[in-house]
Amino acid sequence: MTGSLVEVRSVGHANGVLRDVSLSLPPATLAVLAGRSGSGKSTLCHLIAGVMRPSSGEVLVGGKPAHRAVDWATVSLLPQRLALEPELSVAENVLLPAGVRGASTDRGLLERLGLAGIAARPARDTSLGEQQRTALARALVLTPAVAVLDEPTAHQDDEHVELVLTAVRAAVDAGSLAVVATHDQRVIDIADTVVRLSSGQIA
Ligand SMILES: Nc1ncnc2c1ncn2[C@@H]1O[C@H](COP(=O)(O)OP(=O)(O)OP(=O)(O)O)[C@@H](O)[C@H]1O
Repeated sequence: MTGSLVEVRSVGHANGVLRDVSLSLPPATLAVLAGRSGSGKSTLCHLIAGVMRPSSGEVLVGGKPAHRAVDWATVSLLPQRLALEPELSVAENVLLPAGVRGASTDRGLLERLGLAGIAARPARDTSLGEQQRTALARALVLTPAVAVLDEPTAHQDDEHVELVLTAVRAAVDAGSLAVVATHDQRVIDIADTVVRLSSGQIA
């Protein structure tokens, strides 16, 4: 499809975890991957983020295989298990992708995600919700072409869900394609497009 940024073409994975999944997503879009637990959302996230390769079919980002897009300015990932560096501070974790690239960064992101007051604290000494917002800020800090966000509201209370949704919408307004796996209706309600997965297939 013309203008698409992410192309998933006839993808199958791990003996039926995903089966013949095809979709096409344009830039500057908030795309939700919805579906029950075990429907394949995280697996599809990992394939789009390029941390796994599909068993069959192909996943393209900007016309190139997703697993070749190693730069977090192209594709970033908020994994379900967060994968922070526990000894580094909140701010250092957020700035990791920027430090590697030497790019300019958006420090206001810490403020907007309610992390400014704990910016200097080691990530290991923060709450699970704070750690998740830290990993979200790390995924958004370079305003990537594609931000893959796996359950970004899973550990947030209502007030912090609002901060998360505002940050994701701001990234989309700045041009990012946000691919968000969730079963949180509050996220589904603000999506531009919703892809429903059921037993590894598009429903
Ligand atoms: N490599 C694998 N080999 C076999 N089965 C797998 C593999 N990876 C995941 N699965 C299974 O595939 C299904 C989909 O897993 P996935 O983590 O993608 O689901 P999900 O929709 O993200 O679920 P949740 O909402 O609980 O995170 C699950 O039943 C899981 O146990």
